[in-house]
Amino acid sequence: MSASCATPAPGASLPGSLLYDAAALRAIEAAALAHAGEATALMQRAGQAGWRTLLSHWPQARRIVVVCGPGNNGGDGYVLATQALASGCDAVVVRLEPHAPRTEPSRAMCAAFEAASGRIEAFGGALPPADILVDALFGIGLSRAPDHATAALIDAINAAGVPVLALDTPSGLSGDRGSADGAAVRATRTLQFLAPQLGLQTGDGPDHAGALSLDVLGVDAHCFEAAQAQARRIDAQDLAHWLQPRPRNAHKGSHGRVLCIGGDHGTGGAVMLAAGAALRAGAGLVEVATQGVHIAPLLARWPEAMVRRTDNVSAFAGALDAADVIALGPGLGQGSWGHALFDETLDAASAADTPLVLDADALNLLAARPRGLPAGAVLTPHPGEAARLLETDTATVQHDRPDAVRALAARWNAVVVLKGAGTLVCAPGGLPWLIAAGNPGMATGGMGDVLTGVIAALRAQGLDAEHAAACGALLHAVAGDRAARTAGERGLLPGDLIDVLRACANPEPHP
Ligand SMILES: NC(=O)C1=CN([C@@H]2O[C@H](COP(=O)(O)OP(=O)(O)OC[C@H]3O[C@@H](n4cnc5c(N)ncnc54)[C@H](OP(=O)(O)O)[C@@H]3O)[C@@H](O)[C@H]2O)[C@@H](O)CC1
Ligand SMILES: Nc1ncnc2c1ncn2[C@@H]1O[C@H](COP(=O)(O)OP(=O)(O)O)[C@@H](O)[C@H]1O
Ligand SMILES: [K+]
Repeated sequence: MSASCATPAPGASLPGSLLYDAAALRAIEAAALAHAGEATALMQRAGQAGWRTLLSHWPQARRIVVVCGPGNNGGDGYVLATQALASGCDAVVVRLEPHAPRTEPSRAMCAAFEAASGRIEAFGGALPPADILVDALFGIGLSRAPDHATAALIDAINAAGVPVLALDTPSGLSGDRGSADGAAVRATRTLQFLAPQLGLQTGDGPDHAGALSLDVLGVDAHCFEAAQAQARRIDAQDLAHWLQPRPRNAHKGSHGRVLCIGGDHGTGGAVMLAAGAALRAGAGLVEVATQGVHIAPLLARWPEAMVRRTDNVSAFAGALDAADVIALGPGLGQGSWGHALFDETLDAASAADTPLVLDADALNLLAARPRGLPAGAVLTPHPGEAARLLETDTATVQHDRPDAVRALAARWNAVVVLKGAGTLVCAPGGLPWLIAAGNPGMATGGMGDVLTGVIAALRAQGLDAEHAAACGALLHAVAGDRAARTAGERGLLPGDLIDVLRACANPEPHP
């Protein structure tokens, strides 16, 4: 295997930007306060930033209802409401009886709002008429699931049928984990303060946060040094970091040989999709080991592939030896054929240290019969497969996706791609990558097989396991977005992704 994609040298600058959790935001806040004074000053800036965001996205709004909670998130809301009054808008604060301000700065901001003749209404089951709602109920201080009365208020916000601007966090959602333990606001837009939160971009986060804005509240850059990042976010712009133009004198041997293994009776399409994706993502040679019955249709679709029948496991030993990367799992099944291929392939890859990409039933077989993996293996579980690999249930995985991906990487000593909205990629002990691309049109059978082929192809082209997985998950998601742009998300097929992979795999180099 020789390099045709770029693995960054150790210490080289990485693409993307950092994402944080509540503890990190508290550390940034503490550094900012130590440096530049009062909590009320930051709160003023937060509320003013909220007002500017509201004006720039909803300039016609006149009736503004701000739902304030008991902490400093509520304080931001009082500042915004005061600004709205000063601009001649009709601004009302709504709150639950027990949610009178409890912190010093939020009490001060509430008093300023009342001094400006601001009106505060107790929530009695219905919200006043509004052009826009501002959610200033809870931010990073959310400490438990909302109780019955709070859930009724959140439900009223979600049912109002007007845009919702959330301040810092959509109330009820964990900005750390990307899940909610009970009722949670579904915002049209969320204005984050100081630094972006990981939980707004994975799992249930995007559905609750809506569009994202950020205001750093004028805090000095050095204050961010105190904060520990939770993930590195990459989007379509970052593909060029890895997918650089090929050397002019490249030859097919420069781009590696991928062996795709899978396709038991009834699931031959899966390995066909993986092979097609590997070809379109730039592998030099793609070989497929599958059931004999699938060979003719596979060659009709992909004459560029080399194909071996695997009715007899020893028949493909030569292909195992020749492969630079082995993708095992698409359509493999868990019958005797799949079992035999799984054992044979893992033995051969372990003996020769061949890079592996394991997906689908290869992951289920691994979970059922745990064994060590050769160094640099990549696992691509969806949340259900991830649950089996962690001996837990899918809800537990989705409750804390960042924790799950870190635990999987540590448990299997492998690079793990935890698929789904806000896909996370993590190497053992590493900082997870957050893939900021992809769409729900991709929730269609066979999409994961395409991802397997893409990652195997990038690995074959010289990226190390972590970077092949991160870049591969990004390329796959960007292709999903590009394919969805032509005719929408519903009805998107894995083949549509393969059709646009080439266009996405050759990004314009950064100037
Ligand atoms: N970081 C910064 O630099 C800046 C931060 N700023 C703002 O401050 C926000 C953080 O403020 P915060 O710490 O006061 O927490 P916040 O989110 O208002 O909630 C805590 C209150 O809610 C309560 N409570 C919690 N869960 C509850 C539940 N389920 N049901 C009912 N009650 C519940 C909790 O009660 P307790 O748990 O103590 O009983 C407590 O009273 C941050 O998100 C940002 O908007 C900006 O002003 C400036 C810059
Ligand atoms: N809501 C979503 N948003 C973004 N990407 C998604 C979403 N749903 C699914 N995907 C992506 O589509 C692919 C589905 O893979 P998988 O669940 O393994 O499907 P299959 O097993 O049917 O091939 C994954 O790459 C996943 O990240
Ligand atoms: K909020």
